[in-house]
Amino acid sequence: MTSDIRITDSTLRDGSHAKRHQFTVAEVTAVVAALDAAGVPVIEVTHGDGLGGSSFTYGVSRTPEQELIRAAVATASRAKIAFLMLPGIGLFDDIREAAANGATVCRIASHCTEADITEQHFGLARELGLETVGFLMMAHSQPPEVLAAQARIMADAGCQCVYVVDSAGALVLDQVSDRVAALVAELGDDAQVGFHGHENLGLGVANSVLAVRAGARQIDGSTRRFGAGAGNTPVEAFVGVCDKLGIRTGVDFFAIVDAAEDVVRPVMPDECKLDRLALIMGYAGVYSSFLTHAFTLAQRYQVSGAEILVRAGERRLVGGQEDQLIDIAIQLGRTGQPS
Ligand SMILES: C[C@H](O)CC(=O)C(=O)O
Ligand SMILES: [Mn+2]
Repeated sequence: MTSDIRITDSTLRDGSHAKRHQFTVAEVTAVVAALDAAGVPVIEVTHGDGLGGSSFTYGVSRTPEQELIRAAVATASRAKIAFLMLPGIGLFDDIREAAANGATVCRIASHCTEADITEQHFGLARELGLETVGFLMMAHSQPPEVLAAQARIMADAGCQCVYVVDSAGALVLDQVSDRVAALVAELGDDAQVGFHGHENLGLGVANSVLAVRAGARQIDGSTRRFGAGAGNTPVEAFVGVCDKLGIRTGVDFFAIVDAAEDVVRPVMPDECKLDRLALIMGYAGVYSSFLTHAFTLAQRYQVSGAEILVRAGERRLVGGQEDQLIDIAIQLGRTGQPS
């Protein structure tokens, strides 16, 4: 079936944050089999913070991610297997190993004003024959024209699709369209544009539809919303909405609904909830993967998780600054902030 857009399912990468990086080979195999059977064209598998993310700072993986990638590649009959990497966390050799293990889509992420740190990584990925995707993270924090200029840097380095990444789930409707449209205008035929949403203000599906209408050709989601914060755009709901709008995704609605309920939900420690902490993240523009860290630190230092996130928003922390959350929690503890 011809598709108008291509969906990438991030359950086994963004969901890794919500699972504190504890995926097993059996779980990855089951999820990949179900998503592949439903017609999901691309499935992302990596530690939540990308290749090399397994560490004290970001959370130690239960299973080496390259083993999970090998299991995913062995299981998928149609879907491409993608991986994420953040320069500074993963290494060039991690990309080479993922490619040798059969992954074919390389997604390189940077904070949305730092695209220049991705240039060599895109070069290597293209040399290895990988398809390339770029992530401009925390895209709510910059206006459309800044993002477009950063997208140009990625495209010139060999990136074939640049994503507007709403890491904080903070973008609201037209703010998505404006950003996507600016990238489409800048990149023309040089690269596609994608959108990666989070549900922290409950707008993942609506924002993704507006991204498509503004010209995005690749959309991320997670089945059962299994992702950081309140989770990602739920793939099953997005597919249903696309069916009704006449946007072809190539994914079977009933099969992905079954996969969400019967296969993905059982591997989730809990539903991804639109609760106080998640809403604060969307409202204050906080990186979604800080949620589990804030939760743990709130318990350890007997302070308010909500207050940690509000302070993180005030400090405009970006991915990679997880250690500053500890500093915030300690300071809140010293000033006697109630938990
Ligand atoms: C490393 C991050 O989790 C990437 C991502 O999914 C986002 O910024 O959102
Ligand atoms: Mn994400």
